[in-house]
Amino acid sequence: MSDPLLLSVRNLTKRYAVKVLDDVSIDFHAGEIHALLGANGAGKSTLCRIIAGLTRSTSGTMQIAGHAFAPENKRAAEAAGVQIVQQELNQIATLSVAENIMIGRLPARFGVVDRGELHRRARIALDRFGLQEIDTHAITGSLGVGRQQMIEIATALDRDCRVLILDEPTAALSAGESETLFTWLNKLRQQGVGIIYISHRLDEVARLSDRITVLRDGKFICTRQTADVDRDAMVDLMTGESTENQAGDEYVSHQTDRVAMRVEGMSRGRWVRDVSFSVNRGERLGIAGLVGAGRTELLRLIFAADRADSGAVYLNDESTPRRFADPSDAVAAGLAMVTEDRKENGLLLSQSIRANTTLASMNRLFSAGGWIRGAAERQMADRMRESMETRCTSIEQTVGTLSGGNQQKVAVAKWLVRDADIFLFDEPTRGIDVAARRRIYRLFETLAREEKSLVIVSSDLEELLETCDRIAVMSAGRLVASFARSDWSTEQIMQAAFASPDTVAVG
Ligand SMILES: Nc1ncnc2c1ncn2[C@@H]1O[C@H](COP(=O)(O)OP(=O)(O)OP(=O)(O)O)[C@@H](O)[C@H]1O
Repeated sequence: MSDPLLLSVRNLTKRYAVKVLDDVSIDFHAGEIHALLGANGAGKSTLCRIIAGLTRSTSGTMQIAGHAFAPENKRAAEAAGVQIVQQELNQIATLSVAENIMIGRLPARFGVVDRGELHRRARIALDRFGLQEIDTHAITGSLGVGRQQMIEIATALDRDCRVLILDEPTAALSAGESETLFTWLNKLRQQGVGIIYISHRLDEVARLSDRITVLRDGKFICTRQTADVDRDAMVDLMTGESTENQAGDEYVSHQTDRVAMRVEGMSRGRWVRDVSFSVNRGERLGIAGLVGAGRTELLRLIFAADRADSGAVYLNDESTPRRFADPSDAVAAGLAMVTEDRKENGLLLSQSIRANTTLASMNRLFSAGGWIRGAAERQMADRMRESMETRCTSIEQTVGTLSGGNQQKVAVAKWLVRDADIFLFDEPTRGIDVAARRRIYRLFETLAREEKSLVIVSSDLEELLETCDRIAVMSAGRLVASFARSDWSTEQIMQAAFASPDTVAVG
């Protein structure tokens, strides 16, 4: 590689209760996209947080362009040319889009913020990234997760940088948005920016990156040219095991002909428009579609997390619709929902894995006297930790200190331990590594075998094709097509997702 050395890290070690980075040394070059690979909890984010000045290493050194680099905080790292886009959204939900983009750089005239200039400059940052439709006056928190992520990336790209760190940037992006991002990354690479890229989507890594570095259990395993490593080899390096004996599980149907839930005429504004479908017992129903197609909103309406304009949910063969005033009614009726944004909706970050896992099942854990049955609670949490292989010191570890993927495992576990009949999953494996994903698919299968019904929203079409009995497609708020496993094809599903809802017949 002829590109000059840009950033070197030497013997970095980071210790919390245990060592989470252990003597790691890596060279990053200018003008390269360097992917960091590793299972959930391998230490990828921690390494990046040290480079970005968000945390300090316990020992070890770094250099940027030959100069010693030991940032005290994010501002110091930015001054040296390092920008980071983290896994979780870090914008201030109550501020406008323009304020978030320009935070720390607010243009002022005579000591007062120049609003016109603020919006003008934010507009340029968004337009540059193809985000013409986002209003700079909009309140950031009112936009979808995908949009917020795009704004965060646009903000980082708008600041001059030599090193750009992206921690799972595409997890919440649609295919189109991801393509825009890749175009930009290629441009930045040509301009000599060094890009550090974390993703669990190996096809993306293969396509985009020049080199990969693999971390396992906090240790450096190897750096390779991406072109020299195929997908299976990447997984082997990450897990330290051979994939040869880990072929995917055979698909088995557990679908019965008894209806578990019927949704009729569900509507809310322009987001969800007259959606009707049913799901049987033992069925795994996938919902495909582009980001913004209304899939998350549909689940939220069924779960009564938002109020529908019209529409009804019927359970089993009942002819009277259920009226859920809020999610607690839905839970009482046997529904469970795993939400997309674990930080906002799913987890209590300051509480332990144990408390979070059993949170939704508390009624089952109370003894006659009203005390929580501690032993049963611990047992339940321990069982889930084992089956999901959550990487932690113990079930008493605070969820906020787990790696992103491991937090997601707890969010999924919390609902899996509940004795629900109908599970609504919104992007259940977002940020989860390849091996853990397999285990979650197996848990889906177990649930279906127990005649539970699953509705799975996922942007990862491969995931739906692998796990589901049927795939319904949403586009612009409408349910536009539905395909049984026996007659689906990727092309048909993609076509339906991209088609205008008025031109496609429901299959
Ligand atoms: N503040 C903290 N206190 C204790 N442990 C922590 C803290 N922050 C991180 N860890 C631990 O460090 C380890 C590495 O976490 P890190 O977030 O770097 O993993 P990762 O490779 O980015 O994983 P993922 O793919 O899930 O994002 C994890 O086991 C995590 O629990």
